[in-house]
Amino acid sequence: MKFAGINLNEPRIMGVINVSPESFYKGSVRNDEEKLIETTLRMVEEGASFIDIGAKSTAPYLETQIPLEEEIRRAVWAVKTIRDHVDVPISIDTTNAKVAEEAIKAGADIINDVTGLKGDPEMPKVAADYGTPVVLCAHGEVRNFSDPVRTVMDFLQESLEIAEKHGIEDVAVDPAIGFLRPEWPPWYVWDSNVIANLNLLKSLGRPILVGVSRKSFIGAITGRQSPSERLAGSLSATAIAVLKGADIVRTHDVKETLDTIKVASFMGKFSP
Ligand SMILES: Nc1nc2c(c(=O)[nH]1)N=C(COP(=O)(O)OP(=O)(O)O)CN2
Ligand SMILES: Nc1ccc(C(=O)O)cc1
Repeated sequence: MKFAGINLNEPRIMGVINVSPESFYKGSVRNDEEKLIETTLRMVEEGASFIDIGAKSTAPYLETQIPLEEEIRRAVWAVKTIRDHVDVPISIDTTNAKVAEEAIKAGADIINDVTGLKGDPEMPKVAADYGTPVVLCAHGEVRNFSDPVRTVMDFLQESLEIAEKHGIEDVAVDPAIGFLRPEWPPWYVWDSNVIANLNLLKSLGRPILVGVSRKSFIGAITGRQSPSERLAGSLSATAIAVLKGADIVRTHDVKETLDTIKVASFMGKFSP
């Protein structure tokens, strides 16, 4: 299986860089040209197969509204700044079709849409027009007491149908860890349940991308208030996600995550 030209015969890493000061993990933010290039080069050297650029936080528990022009400015600046320094595919983490289009024109290769093509009605058209691969996150209205993995699969199936209708074939599916928050079960139970049953997503027949890095469910389980203290917990969740079939792991910590996925996938060969 491949995604955006990258062979997924072993689990791969997507390194995250945010050019959005409001992002939940301040250690992920770069807003100076030299540091942005340095971090990109380091992530690729450490083993990232993709670089994901975020120009606006999507954290559901933060105040993240910024003007569209500002998101476009940040996204275009970041993509242009790093494009000629690395060969790996660059994805743009946005829910807005205009941002996606401008980032693609600046050199981005993948649209990472946390609304799974359901947020901006123009997004499927942009992806189709430019022939851009898309990361589809599970997105929708979550009902209380619903089954986490079944709900994620239903949401993803809807996104796959939108993609198919528009002739978008190169897609990866993502269970949207941290985004789906019913009143019950609590989100950290939801997220843990989804990761523990990630293997069920295999039936969708698409590469599975997962982002657990330093997220609040790790904070809730470990009692680590600050995202800066959540690396060990994130690596533990990463190992389980890989054992359960994750093909791409989206992370702020490339080096540590690479060792984690190597060990988890090596051991996975010996279990049914
Ligand atoms: N496909 C995908 N995209 C994502 C995911 C994720 O799990 N999957 N998590 C995010 C949260 O991490 P980030 O560091 O970008 O946080 P921010 O939204 O506060 O910038 C943002 N984007
Ligand atoms: N964009 C997101 C950022 C952070 C989290 C989380 O901490 O759960 C979820 C989504």
